[in-house]
Amino acid sequence: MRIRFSNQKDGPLTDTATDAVTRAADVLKEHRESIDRLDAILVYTLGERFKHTQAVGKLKAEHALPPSDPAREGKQIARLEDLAKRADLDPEFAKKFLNFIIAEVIQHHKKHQE
Ligand SMILES: C=C(O[C@@H]1C=C(C(=O)O)C=C[C@H]1O)C(=O)O
Repeated sequence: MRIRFSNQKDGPLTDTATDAVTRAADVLKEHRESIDRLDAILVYTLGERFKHTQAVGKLKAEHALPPSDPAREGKQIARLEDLAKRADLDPEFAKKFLNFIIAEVIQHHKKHQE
């Protein structure tokens, strides 16, 4: 199916311009389909990760272990930065992203200990 850009005004476009716009709209649609698939993978992957971290939180609460483990986090950050470089992802972004997730996990672990 062919779509037009929503901000594309109807006007006296030449056939060539119309073809280019149609092709661009097709490419945009394909990219967005890929983005939607990858977003679903991210969400399911995060869901799985949180299942494991919740289990770790329970274990830590049962054995009176501290919610956070900075040594483990340091190793994960280093590993993720390396993976990010290989995956053509900004390592600083990867680091911020992992820190954001870990902060949420630690909050969950603190709740387990209340
Ligand atoms: C999950 C853990 O607890 C915390 C959360 C971590 C994470 O989300 O990866 C890593 C280290 C800990 O600060 C753990 O100790 O393994």
